[in-house]
Amino acid sequence: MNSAAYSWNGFAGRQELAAALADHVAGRLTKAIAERGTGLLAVSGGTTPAKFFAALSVIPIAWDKVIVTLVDERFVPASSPRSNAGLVAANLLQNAAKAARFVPLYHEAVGIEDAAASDNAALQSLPWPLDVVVLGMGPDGHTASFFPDADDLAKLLDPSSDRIVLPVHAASAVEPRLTLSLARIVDAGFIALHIEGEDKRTAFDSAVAPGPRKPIRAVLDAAPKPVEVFWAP
Ligand SMILES: O=C(O)[C@H](O)[C@@H](O)[C@H](O)[C@H](O)COP(=O)(O)O
Repeated sequence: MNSAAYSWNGFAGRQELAAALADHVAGRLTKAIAERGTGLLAVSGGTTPAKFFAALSVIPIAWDKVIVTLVDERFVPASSPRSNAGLVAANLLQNAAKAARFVPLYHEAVGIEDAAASDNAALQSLPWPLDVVVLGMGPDGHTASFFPDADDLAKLLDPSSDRIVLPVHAASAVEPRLTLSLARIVDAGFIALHIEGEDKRTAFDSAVAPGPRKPIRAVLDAAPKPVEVFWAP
């Protein structure tokens, strides 16, 4: 692993982490808006980010110049309790952040391959690279929808891929997924990994130790700058 792979930011509590991560992300978005007129943010779903989303949503930046999209999405409509778009709508796109433009990944399609192909075309017009990406991680070391048991995992993790969105089939993922490619994730100006709890700290420590390479390790290895890990017990 490259020596700059990650920087550890530990917090005593989850609310303190949420406030600190929100401040970092807001600052990066404000810098991006000043430099290029817009801020492009990709966030993850799951059960971890809600406090962070709530803390970020009230920070008064120029949200009308921010585009929010997803790191990954389950192949379900926004009305589903499994939807990351639904989670972001309910927790992040509220308060000041209501003014942001949201670009979802899920839409009606014959199948996940068709959805990924149309996403790939539609998202070309976004002002890449990402200014900020906030990743989560599962206890199995997956991040985004790079599940260890995913079909074609090497394709998902290809740092030279020209794809923006890829389809994912993985038995451990419950439903088919749509995910940003690793190439787009590691190209972000600021890469945060938001994990909470002892089990995830153990999983992270295991992923960075010598041994079989877990997907989160592929991100750390490919990132040209340190991934900022935000952790609380
Ligand atoms: O769609 C998702 O679930 C996420 O994008 C995924 O990568 C998530 O970050 C991890 O699975 C951690 O999920 P928890 O926060 O629920 O532990």
